[in-house]
Amino acid sequence: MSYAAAETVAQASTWGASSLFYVLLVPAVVLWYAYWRMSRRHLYELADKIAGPKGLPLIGNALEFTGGSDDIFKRMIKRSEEFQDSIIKVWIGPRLLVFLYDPSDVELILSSHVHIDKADEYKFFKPWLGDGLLISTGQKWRSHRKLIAPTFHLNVLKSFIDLFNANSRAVVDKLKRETGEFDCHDYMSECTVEILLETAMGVSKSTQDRSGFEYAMAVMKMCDILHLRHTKIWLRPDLLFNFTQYAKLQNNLLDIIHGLTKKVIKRKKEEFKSGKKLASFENEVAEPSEPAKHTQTTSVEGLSFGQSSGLKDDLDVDDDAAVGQKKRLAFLDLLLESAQGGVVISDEEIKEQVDTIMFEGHDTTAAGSSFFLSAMGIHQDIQDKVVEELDNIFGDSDRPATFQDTLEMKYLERCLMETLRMFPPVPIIARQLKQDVTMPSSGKVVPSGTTVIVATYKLHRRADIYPNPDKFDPDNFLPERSANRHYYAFVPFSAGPRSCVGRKYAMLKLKIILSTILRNFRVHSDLKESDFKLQADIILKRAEGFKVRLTPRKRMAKA
Ligand code: HEM
Repeated sequence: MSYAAAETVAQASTWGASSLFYVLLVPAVVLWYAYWRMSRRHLYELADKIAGPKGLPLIGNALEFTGGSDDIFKRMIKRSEEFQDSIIKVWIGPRLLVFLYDPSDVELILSSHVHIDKADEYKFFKPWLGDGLLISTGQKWRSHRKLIAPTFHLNVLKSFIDLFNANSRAVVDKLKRETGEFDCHDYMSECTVEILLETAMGVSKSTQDRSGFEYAMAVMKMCDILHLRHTKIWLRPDLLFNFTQYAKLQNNLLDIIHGLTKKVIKRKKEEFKSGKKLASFENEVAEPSEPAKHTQTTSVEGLSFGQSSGLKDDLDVDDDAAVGQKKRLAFLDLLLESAQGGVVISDEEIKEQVDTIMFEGHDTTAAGSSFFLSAMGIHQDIQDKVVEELDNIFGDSDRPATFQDTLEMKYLERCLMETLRMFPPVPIIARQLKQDVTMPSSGKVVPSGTTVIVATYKLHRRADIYPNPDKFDPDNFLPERSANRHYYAFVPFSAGPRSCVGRKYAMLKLKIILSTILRNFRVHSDLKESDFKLQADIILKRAEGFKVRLTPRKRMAKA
């Protein structure tokens, strides 16, 4: 046989083999797909009864999530308005997402001890937060939550007041540099990282460097990447993601983020080994002049530290006296002490929890305080009232705020609540259903395997609950207005067993930072809320930055 003929025979047999392969592959894929659809029949049947935008075969509604973060946010809100129901479905490829924004449905999910598993979408946090409190589940979550929640007990928090004041004054000093329009989020972000390092982590100011700022910026970029992975289906599988430029960027960012947490833990461990006293703050807790009745509630009647006072969680347990000194240790001190012997918590688990608290504790409060300042800048009449209240509390004095002062900041607190209503820093909370659940609002059944999403942003803007919901109105939180409201109609810190562990910490810290800023500056804004370009890169933000202007007030606090 000639060479050409031999080649032809070889080619023919290769073609033959490959066409046989395709002939077998096509029916195999069809069969597998038919089986897969059959095995999910129950899911499809129940999903069909839930309203939602029409999707395309295979990719579902994935194309709705194209474009920039602010475009996606705007589109999602607009699309949701096309439906009367307060339960809406969306398909991202094969994943069924169901959005809830009726308080009774939200209560069913958030108050449950069964539906506590975080949605699959949280897995993208893993390289960053490991199995920390935010994403862990089962026994691990339960035991770590029990360990960590008491470190945010009010008695521990009161001992942080001096540090909250010192850092608030430091940020006021830095803000004096700004003469024109600027983005206040950068300042709020750096300030909240530094406060966390000093309070929860016990790292003194003298040993801190610029790593706090670098850390804050790295967290912001990490959130961008996570958001991309949530919304772009092609970035979801690790196999594809690892080949993109984002994977490289993520590794660099994680080096910065983990670099700081490792440094913090190392330094604390050295102190711990050298026998340095743990930060129990035992004798600094009480303010002598403070009436005991104030220890459990804040000033806005019907609300307690950012949630309806009708709701109780493990942060409201007043068991301090019973458990003694151990429960009054600050966060990292308690973890290191518990790690002795390695039974309660391992070194790796400490790192995961430190990363979790550093993230959850800073970006949320930075966004909350930046939205608050933006709102003050827009509503000069409301700012007048806050300033009048502060002047009544502090008079001419530039003294630091006490815990008692924070209880008297009733109007400021109402403004803070209104900010968290209109701009909840965590705009959605997602859970994975492991069983079918009938929603009380409509009787519709959400199938097992669904990602249910509590759409806090939408819930907080329901016109039947908050008349004129797009108007910034602190009077929404007057006692007579909140008295008959559903407890789960306001959940900026989530609620129930997986509520935010830093709720009280955040409220106290925010009141001190924001009152200190407003005692020193008048805030101005050239934009209105309707001009905001909102984006939800995990945390709700303004895409254009939190642009404000400051002018000094006459009464200046001592730096
Ligand atoms: C305005 C400030 C804050 C807001 C609006 C906020 C909101 C939330 C929300 C909505 C959740 C539930 C998230 C989910 O289930 O996906 C949560 C969880 C959590 N937050 Fe916050 N948070 C704030 C501040 C803080 C602070 C200051 C800390 C710590 C110092 C903190 C630590 C945590 C932790 C550890 C969790 C997970 C709790 C668990 O699953 O058991 N947060 N937060």
